[in-house]
Amino acid sequence: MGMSMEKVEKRIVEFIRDYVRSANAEGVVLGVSGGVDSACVAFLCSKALGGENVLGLIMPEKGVTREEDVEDAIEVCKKAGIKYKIVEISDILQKFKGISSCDRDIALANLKPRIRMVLNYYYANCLNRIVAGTGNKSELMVGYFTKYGDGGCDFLPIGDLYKTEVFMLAEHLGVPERVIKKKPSAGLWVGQTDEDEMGISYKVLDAILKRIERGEIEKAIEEFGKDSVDKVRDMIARSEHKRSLPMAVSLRDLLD
Ligand SMILES: Nc1ncnc2c1ncn2[C@@H]1O[C@H](COP(=O)(O)OP(=O)(O)OC[C@H]2O[C@@H]([n+]3cccc(C(=O)O)c3)[C@H](O)[C@@H]2O)[C@@H](O)[C@H]1O
Ligand SMILES: Nc1ncnc2c1ncn2[C@@H]1O[C@H](COP(=O)(O)OP(=O)(O)OP(=O)(O)O)[C@@H](O)[C@H]1O
Ligand SMILES: [Mg+2]
Repeated sequence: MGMSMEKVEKRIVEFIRDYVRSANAEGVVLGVSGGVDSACVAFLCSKALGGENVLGLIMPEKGVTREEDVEDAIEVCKKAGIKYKIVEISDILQKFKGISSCDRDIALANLKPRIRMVLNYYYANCLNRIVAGTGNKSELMVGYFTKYGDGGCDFLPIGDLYKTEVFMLAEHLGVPERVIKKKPSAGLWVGQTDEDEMGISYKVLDAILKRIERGEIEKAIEEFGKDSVDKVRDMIARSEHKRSLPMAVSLRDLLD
């Protein structure tokens, strides 16, 4: 596994370098949360572009983002050797809340990644840079991200790695142990964890997703049961709209 992570690192670093160059950009911007996904992307971008060309935005929310996560995010940026800025999002969030009341908690929760996305692009535009996404293959396949929130980015360095593989890469890259050890969380409300919200562990989710990707549905059902496999297939189907461009009705046959 050591050897394969070496190769994975090399492939991703080359991808980042080539992609940023082909975009005529002078570097990248990314949100750094203190979680393992953004830590890996920060380390990889730094290796590819040099730390001075990578800006990590640490965007905590008062009362929701844990102090420990902010400390970890700072440590990640320092260890990766990238520049960073801390931008509090609570005031911006308050402004939105003032516009209209909404009793659906998820609407307010999704505002947070969307505000972070706007800030990433503001800095990217200012600096002639592009936005590095931190989505992994597990999240992308089941749609566990906010559409045009953390889903809003220009390229996906770890988008072909399942979450369980992201952990292996993190070990290989030397991401701080505390970041690797903590439970994955979107951090949208106090106490949120990915596995509780999705109702499945990443270990099982990734094993099922790998079977589905290879078309081995029967094997997946044998190993994990029909209910779990149906649940995952349903998550994939229901989130198709997040992975494709907005659909337009075709009219060319009427007009050309
Ligand atoms: N069939 C369809 N065709 C086209 N568009 C469709 C659609 N169905 C819904 N939509 C649109 O999509 C919206 C729903 O999607 P969205 O707004 O994303 O909202 P939704 O998928 O309900 O929520 C986002 C989920 O991602 C999780 N998350 C968010 C951020 C970060 C992380 C993390 O792991 O760090 C996880 C979050 O905890 C929550 O479970 C609808 O309001 C509608 O606008
Ligand atoms: N407080 C924050 N400051 C800056 N960026 C954030 C913050 N919270 C979330 N983000 C951005 O949203 C992305 C999606 O969050 P997600 O939780 O999936 O990844 P992670 O926090 O890096 O890793 P983990 O899933 O292990 O928590 C993060 O990688 C980061 O880019
Ligand atoms: Mg997180």
